[in-house]
Amino acid sequence: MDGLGWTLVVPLKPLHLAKSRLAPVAGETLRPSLALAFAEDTVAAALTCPLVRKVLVVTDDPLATERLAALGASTAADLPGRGLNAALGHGERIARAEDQGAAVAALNADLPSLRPRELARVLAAAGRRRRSFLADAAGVGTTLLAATPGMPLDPGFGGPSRARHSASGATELLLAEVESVRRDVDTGEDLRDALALGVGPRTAAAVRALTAPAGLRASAGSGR
Ligand SMILES: Nc1nc2c(ncn2[C@@H]2O[C@H](COP(=O)(O)OP(=O)(O)OP(=O)(O)O)[C@@H](O)[C@H]2O)c(=O)[nH]1
Ligand SMILES: C=C(OP(=O)(O)O)C(=O)O
Repeated sequence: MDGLGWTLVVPLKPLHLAKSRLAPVAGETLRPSLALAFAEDTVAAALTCPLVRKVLVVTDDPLATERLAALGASTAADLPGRGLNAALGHGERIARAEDQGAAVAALNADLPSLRPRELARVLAAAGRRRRSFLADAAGVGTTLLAATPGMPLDPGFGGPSRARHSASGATELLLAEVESVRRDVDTGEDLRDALALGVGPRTAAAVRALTAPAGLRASAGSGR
């Protein structure tokens, strides 16, 4: 099933609420722009992956909707107050209403280091399983959950979702050289790790605008 064209469902909280754990690094003013930059770099990289047919962002944020649509993503309004897994289920239903045979994967919006070639490696492996997932860099959560045509996504994101997805019968994808797909950014330490890996241009610019830790600014050159 290497030839599958995937629809990626990318969930994104309203920016004023997103990435709350980055408040100590970014402050309340710059945190929303950092969250938007992560989402833009994630979506831009995903859209250039040859195995991706479509990126559908589920969000209620007007600025993110405008900016991500301008990059070439499709967008859908969230189900307000229902949370992350409901948003993913909503995106999955939209994708499959448009194309019953769609292969659908949920991808977090906080992967500023994402490299299209590494995403292609993950999606190619996911195409050989019915339902599968990739653990995050910490080995606790999940950055990507994939379901081939006819398989329900059945998302169980949030906190220790690696164990939850495994218990639900999804196959864990154990792959080398896919660090950029696993490198989600929740904390200042995660951001340092992402910068060391290389981030997309919007995240690099947003980090340079931070007035806080000089160590972060110094390593915020773009380049993945
Ligand atoms: N559409 C939508 N996306 C969500 C929702 N909750 C979380 N997300 C997104 O799901 C992904 C993982 O979410 P988290 O890391 O838990 O949340 P976050 O806002 O990124 O970070 P924290 O505020 O620090 O928890 C991110 O892309 C979020 O924007 C929701 O209720 N609706
Ligand atoms: C929602 C998740 O991510 P985070 O670690 O960003 O909360 C998850 O891994 O299931």
